[in-house]
Amino acid sequence: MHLIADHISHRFGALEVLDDVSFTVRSGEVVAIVGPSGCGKSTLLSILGGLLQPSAGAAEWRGAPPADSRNPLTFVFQDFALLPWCTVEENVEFPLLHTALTQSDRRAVVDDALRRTSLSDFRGTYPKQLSGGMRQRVGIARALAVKPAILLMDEPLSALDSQTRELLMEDFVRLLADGAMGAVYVTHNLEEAVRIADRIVVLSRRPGRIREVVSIPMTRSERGEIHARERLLALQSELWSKIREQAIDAEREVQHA
Ligand SMILES: Nc1ncnc2c1ncn2[C@@H]1O[C@H](COP(=O)(O)OP(=O)(O)OP(=O)(O)O)[C@@H](O)[C@H]1O
Repeated sequence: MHLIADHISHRFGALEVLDDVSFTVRSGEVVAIVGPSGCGKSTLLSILGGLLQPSAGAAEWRGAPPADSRNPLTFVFQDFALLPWCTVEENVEFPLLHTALTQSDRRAVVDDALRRTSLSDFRGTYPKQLSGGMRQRVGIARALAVKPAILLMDEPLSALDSQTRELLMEDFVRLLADGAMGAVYVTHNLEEAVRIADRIVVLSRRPGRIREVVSIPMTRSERGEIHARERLLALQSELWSKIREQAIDAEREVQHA
């Protein structure tokens, strides 16, 4: 299943936020979206996920999602969006409650999602008893439970400390390794973008237009090796040079707002 941004423009009242954004996320592909603060990254993700109707253009998918997918486009949120009064297991089961699955089918799906996120031993725990990293694992397990074709992730690691971010990045790399699931990954963090994405869409400052689409010429598993670090840093600084001036302008604009 491909996800297509087809000439998307959006405005909130008089505020022009996105201007003619087009790109395709191919099956199993990970596309990062980077750009200065306020350039419309989260707005674009909401449009891609069908939460927001664009002022012009469209987000659409082509091709069939996997047969067992219960929600082809599934969000993973920065603030985890867990139900505090439910256990880990109940949070993961939540999106399955109104499906046709029997209780034992649901149990099997939840078991699988918990296993893939190393949460099997925490099924009876409540979110407040967990660290931030573990809470985000629950958010990821809940997303996996609906068998998405494409994960839509808005700064999924930004609330976490750097070591936890590194560990969860390893989890993402593992979960995405078989190519069964793709992702759109919105981030400010260029290190995350070069580590996880196959391609990086660089947006201009608001109204966000595509400045460039950068392909990362290494597999994700190659990028995890120690000797790849220098090359990744070079890619990161190349990206930074593309957005630096506009990031400074966007920052000044926020300060004067
Ligand atoms: N519902 C809304 N109504 C009005 N304006 C909005 C709404 N949502 C976002 N905006 C504005 O649209 C612009 C783009 O916001 P958006 O959150 O998409 O940008 P972003 O690139 O994700 O920002 P950041 O990098 O700071 O997270 C901002 O100026 C924001 O204030």
